[in-house]
Amino acid sequence: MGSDPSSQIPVINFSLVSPELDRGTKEWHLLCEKVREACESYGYFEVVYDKISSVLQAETFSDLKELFGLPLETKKKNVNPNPFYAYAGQYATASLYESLGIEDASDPDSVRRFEELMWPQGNDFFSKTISSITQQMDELNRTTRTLILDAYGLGETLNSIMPCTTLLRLTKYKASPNGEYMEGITAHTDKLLSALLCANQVFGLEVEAKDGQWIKLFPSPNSFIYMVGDPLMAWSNGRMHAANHRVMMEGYEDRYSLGAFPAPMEGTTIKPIKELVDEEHPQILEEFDYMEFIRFSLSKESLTMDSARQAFAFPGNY
Ligand SMILES: O=C(O)CCC(=O)C(=O)O
Ligand SMILES: [Fe+2]
Repeated sequence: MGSDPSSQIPVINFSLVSPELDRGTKEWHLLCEKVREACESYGYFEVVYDKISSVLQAETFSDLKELFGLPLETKKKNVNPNPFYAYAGQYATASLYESLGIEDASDPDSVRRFEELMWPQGNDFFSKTISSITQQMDELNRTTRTLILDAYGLGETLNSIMPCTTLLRLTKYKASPNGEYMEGITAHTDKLLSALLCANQVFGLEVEAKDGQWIKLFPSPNSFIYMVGDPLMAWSNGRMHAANHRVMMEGYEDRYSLGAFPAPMEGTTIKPIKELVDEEHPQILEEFDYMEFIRFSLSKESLTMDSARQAFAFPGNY
């Protein structure tokens, strides 16, 4: 790895493989290795994936623009006992940031309910577009999960890392005043299993490399960013790295992003998988309850802590 920051972004092309047709081939194994190496050494990678059309992406971002243009009191109807799934915004410390969440977005009825909440008069186009892009991002998430399982030789016995539903998070970052370089979302690791992100072509996502350097990402229009979250890091017994990342805004254009996050189901216990614990790799974390960890990550104690340390500082893991 050179000192050129752009060389620190693994780019992996998924356009040419499908798990149904190619599992077991040499190309598939090569891809497994690339994904494993990226998740372990970096904690993120750019996925080139041309199966999600640019038209669908453009329609999605036009939906997002319309959504965030709704009155604040309407957007605030997006409530959920889990704060990660609800409307968030109007923060004094993150004045550019606003987001909404759709729980279990793989189910078209959930998207429909969200539509009815936001547009009581209806917005059929929104539900159709959002359901369609969610299904396609789900497929990409499933492919990545299969590659990860196969990379560790677990694909024969497991078809899931842990039970999850898809949280879709829709985010707007306002352009900063005078276009200055300004924080859109503070540095954090994701508390969901993993993240699959795409944005309109307004850049701003930065990742922290293991040497502490912040690297700006400039994904191509048919790329997505995959990030390892804390639960996946814990499941892999720390072999995979959950990287801190943030959004920094600069320039005069608003940024819209969409994230499909596999969210562990309530009641899930996060624990290292036994196949990845051995003499060379002793268990690094005790098992923990997912929802308790989420509550801990939002506590006063956690908020002053490096986000990547939270899983290690969680009671039972000192
Ligand atoms: O907007 C982005 O590109 C990143 C969003 C993010 O990191 C998050 O929602 O956890
Ligand atoms: Fe994130």
